[in-house]
Amino acid sequence: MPKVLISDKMDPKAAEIFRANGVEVDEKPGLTKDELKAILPDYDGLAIRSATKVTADVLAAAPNLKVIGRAGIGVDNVDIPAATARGVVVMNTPFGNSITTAEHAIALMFALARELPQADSSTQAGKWEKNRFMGVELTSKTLGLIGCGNIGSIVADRALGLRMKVIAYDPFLTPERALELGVEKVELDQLLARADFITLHTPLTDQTRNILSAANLAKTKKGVRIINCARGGLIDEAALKLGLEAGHIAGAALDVFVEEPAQDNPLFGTPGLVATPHLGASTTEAQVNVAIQVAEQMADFLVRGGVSNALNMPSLSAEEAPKLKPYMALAEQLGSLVGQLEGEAIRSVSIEVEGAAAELNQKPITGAVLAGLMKVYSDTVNMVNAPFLAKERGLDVREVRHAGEGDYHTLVRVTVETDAGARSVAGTLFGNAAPRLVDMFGIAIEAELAGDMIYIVNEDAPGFIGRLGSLLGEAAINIATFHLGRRAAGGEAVALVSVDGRIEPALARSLAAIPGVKRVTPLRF
Ligand SMILES: NC(=O)C1=CN([C@@H]2O[C@H](COP(=O)(O)OP(=O)(O)OC[C@H]3O[C@@H](n4cnc5c(N)ncnc54)[C@H](O)[C@@H]3O)[C@@H](O)[C@H]2O)C=CC1
Ligand SMILES: O=C(O)C(=O)COP(=O)(O)O
Repeated sequence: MPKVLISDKMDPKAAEIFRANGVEVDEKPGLTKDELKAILPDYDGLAIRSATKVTADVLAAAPNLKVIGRAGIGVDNVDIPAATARGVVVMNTPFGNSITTAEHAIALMFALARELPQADSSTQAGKWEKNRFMGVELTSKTLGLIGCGNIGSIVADRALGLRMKVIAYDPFLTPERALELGVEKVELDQLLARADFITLHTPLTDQTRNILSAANLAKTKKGVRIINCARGGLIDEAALKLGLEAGHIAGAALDVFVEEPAQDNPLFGTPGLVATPHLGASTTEAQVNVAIQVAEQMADFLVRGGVSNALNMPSLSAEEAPKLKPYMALAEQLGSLVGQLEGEAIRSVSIEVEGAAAELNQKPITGAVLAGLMKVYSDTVNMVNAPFLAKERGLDVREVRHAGEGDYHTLVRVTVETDAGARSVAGTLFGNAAPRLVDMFGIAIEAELAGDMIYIVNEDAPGFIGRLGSLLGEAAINIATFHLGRRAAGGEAVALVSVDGRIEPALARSLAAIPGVKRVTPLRF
């Protein structure tokens, strides 16, 4: 039974869903990094929010981990390249908390406009400072969105409802989408110069880090108010403090900080600052949404092989997964066969699907071929990291789809190119379920690729099988099945022999010494 650790505070619905899907689950929020590393080897899945930092060393301590599920949107607390290299799928829930977070941005905009938190503390302290708090109206003010994706668009919609003018800087926002949203697409400098309020809604990446740098803050309009419900790190905190102190920036409302939990942030106490402890996603509705979604997605993956909202792997629906399962086994076997036979020499690989296979999602088939093929170089390769490892090795990967049926109702063909030329193997599914090799380097053969096998190329001449049988017999190795194929009588023949035992190098050398034998390669599936 797969086992999942929930390492951040999550709605109880998540654990309920895991259990209902036959997944064992432990809930241990608030572990230190060392405590987390100590228990991670027991788990197949890790469900997190933003508090757990899944760094490369945490991943190194999790040899059985297959999936990380983020109950929320931002995944900057996960080292995705390290997860990918270890073959761990990383998924998030891209929409579950977006309305809630947009509402928090709007709430913070009001808080800044009317100094609500300051007025509240003053009033409850018995000061009744009616003349101290003079706010600004939102109507007709310009709101500048940095990032206009899911959350930014919802903020835009709400702000338009408040009769604000909305401008957006987002290099990936199309003019059509801007028109549809009713926002004006602008460059960053224009936004900085024109906005009365600026709100940030981008992920934290190398491109967005410090997007509100000291230099960019200096380009803002005097009296600007800034809201950040996206990520600490998007604003230079020291420069923001100086801007607030100098009175150039009238207010800043931050839900997120460079370092979290933020307990002694230098910004605290600065005039005009409003702070919340990363509450953007903290509503009952959003937490139920993301808990349900993350648990469903992770259980789908661990139990049925479905992949949704993964950041390092193509999607695979739970309906597709069972149909693709036998194809993935076939694809991995074909990849493994060519990998074991051609290994390091492979420069490019082409994966063709034909007949029924051509109607399926080809990406997982390709991933499985590559995973099988690269098992010779890496013990940890799987469908998740195989495409990345292939890229790293400079392997040229092509996918071809043939709509019609050939000799088989369904076929997967893998062709590899080496300096010696192109070589191709192909397989089908018997009864839509059982993988069978049907073509090996142009020779028709019918074999199940399983367990220990020997690949032999020899001159098709009488006496070979007898000698082979006696050598294996002397080594106490039983022949389970024997598959033969040949180009023409008396020409080159190939044999794939399934044996009940490992072929040691000395035995492989004796087999290679049989007259007429050109090649002997022990294989393992
Ligand atoms: N405070 C909180 O509790 C929460 C914070 N968040 C944060 O909000 C962020 C945004 O979430 P969504 O809108 O759902 O993501 P999204 O992916 O839908 O939108 C992000 C937008 O940023 C844009 N973008 C990317 N690079 C940019 C750049 N260099 N300059 C300007 N725009 C750029 C993208 O084109 C995209 O449109 C998340 O990445 C997460 O970090 C999300 C949920 C809750
Ligand atoms: O979804 C996101 O990106 C968030 O920042 C929400 O964070 P949280 O799950 O509340 O720790």
